[in-house]
Amino acid sequence: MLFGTEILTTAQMRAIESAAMDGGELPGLTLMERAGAAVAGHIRLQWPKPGHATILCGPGNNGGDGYVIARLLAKVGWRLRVLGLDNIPGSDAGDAKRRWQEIGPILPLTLATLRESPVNSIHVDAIFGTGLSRPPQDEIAVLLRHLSHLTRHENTPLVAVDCPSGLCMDSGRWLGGDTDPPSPLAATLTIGFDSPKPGHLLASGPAACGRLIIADIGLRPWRERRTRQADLYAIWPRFPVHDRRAEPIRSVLPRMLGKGVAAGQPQDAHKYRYGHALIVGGAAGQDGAARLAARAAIRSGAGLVTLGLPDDITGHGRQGPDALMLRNIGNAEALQNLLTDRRITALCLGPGCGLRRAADLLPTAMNARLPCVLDADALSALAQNPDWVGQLPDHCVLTPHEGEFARLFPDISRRMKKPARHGPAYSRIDAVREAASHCNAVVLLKGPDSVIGAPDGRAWVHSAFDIPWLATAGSGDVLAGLITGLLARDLPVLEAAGIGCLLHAYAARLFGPGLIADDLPELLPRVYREFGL
Ligand SMILES: NC(=O)C1=CN([C@@H]2O[C@H](COP(=O)(O)OP(=O)(O)OC[C@H]3O[C@@H](n4cnc5c(N)ncnc54)[C@H](O)[C@@H]3O)[C@@H](O)[C@H]2O)[C@@H](O)CC1
Ligand SMILES: [K+]
Repeated sequence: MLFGTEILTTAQMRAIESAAMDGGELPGLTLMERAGAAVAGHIRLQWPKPGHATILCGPGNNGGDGYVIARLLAKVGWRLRVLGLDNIPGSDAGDAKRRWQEIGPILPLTLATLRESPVNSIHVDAIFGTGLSRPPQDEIAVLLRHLSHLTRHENTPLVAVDCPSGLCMDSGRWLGGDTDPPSPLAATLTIGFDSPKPGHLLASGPAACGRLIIADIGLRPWRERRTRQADLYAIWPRFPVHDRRAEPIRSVLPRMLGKGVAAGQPQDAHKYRYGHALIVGGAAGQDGAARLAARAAIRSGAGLVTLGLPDDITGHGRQGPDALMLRNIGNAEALQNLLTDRRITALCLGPGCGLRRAADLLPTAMNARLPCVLDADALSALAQNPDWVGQLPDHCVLTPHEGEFARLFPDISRRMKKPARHGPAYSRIDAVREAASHCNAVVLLKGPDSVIGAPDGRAWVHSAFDIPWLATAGSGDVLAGLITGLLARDLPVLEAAGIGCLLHAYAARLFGPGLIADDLPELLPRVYREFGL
């Protein structure tokens, strides 16, 4: 099942470009003209009245795009200053440069010439794109620092061609940024080509790129001609780039979650048909997290949800919802007994459980070989018992935030935090794939750039930079419960984690600022309606 937009690494993008160019069907210069025309077109949409533009052109094809942009803007009345470097000889960029030189001059790409730009000029960054392999140095580093100052403190609009220069497009990290912090660029608008790259969506990428537009430059036939199955998708944001092989989420969700409404299926609404989720919570006073998870599980459409609590449950019934079943699970033996009920189809352990209780119950939960979500205290218990990591059941989802991930996978986390000195830098996608393969479970690394990876290498990215209010107490508990509900409903494990992440964030988008975690489960019916269920 595929949905979303394929994310291409820079190597994959180069391979697709080469395939198009090698056949002679799509010459490099034509691609460059299309890329430049896409950027010039979006500049004109954003600033319809011709003004002044300063175009900064680097040594490679990103710079080549810059010369095309200059020529096309000049044609429609823009006043331009073009700053450039010597080009890699024989490149398409050299041709694009010559065509610009028939119209106007090229000034040296230096801090001194940049400083002479008129104050009302928009700036176009065509210095480095996907070819960046090491940190910008010397004159260019100084110039980028000044450009950063202009964009951050003097409101100078900046349009980035493919990406802001200095950003590693495979990881979203600033090359060299960890040791010698650059003054990172903050573009107003970034126009990427054909497909989003990891760097557009991860780490510093979203803040650096500003508004991101992915322009079609006619490479789709070559993208779709590849025989290798794509394995990296953006499930949010949605880009208006179409991949015929990807089924839109609007048809995927009703098909996966529709309650017996498909043609010819009996309208059998027996509650066990939609699964039975067990959420194991902690002692009174700390049971709010498990309650949130249970609410989300029952709102996900699971037929039954049981909340298992350690102490006397008689008083708990008053806290609703009444649809929840309550059971006393005092210890591992009680959990074991409850799990003999074969109608239980998924399990969640961790939210509000308490570390000791989680460590006590975890082996029993793992032995049940049920689809399960391990979150919060269960992740801490797992981190304290690294031997257990290799014994996780199939169909297991771990939902760590950055700190929990570091405790669970210290070596991988260290690699992720190592300074990014050259491209492609180690990314959150690399880290999650490695972690998922190491523990043979789906790993959902939470953050504004959540990455969900399966042991077979498939990975999905969900970007939530637009909803900072989702980072609120209890939000992760709701996510864990929601995924458990979807697992109980028999969704495959990667899909349950990805769709859970998507629905959870969509609820936050619908609600807006002021959200508290309690609001999220209550919004799920509206989210389902929006997705056509
Ligand atoms: N290949 C094509 O035909 C197309 C490429 N396109 C553009 O081409 C870009 C990629 O072009 P290139 O591969 O030429 O690479 P770039 O233009 O991104 O970089 C230029 C060259 O700079 C060198 N370099 C890397 N890091 C450096 C550093 N820190 N300091 C100094 N030099 C450094 C590298 O040798 C690299 O090849 C894309 O981002 C996109 O803008 C578009 O025109 C679409 C078509
Ligand atoms: K650029």
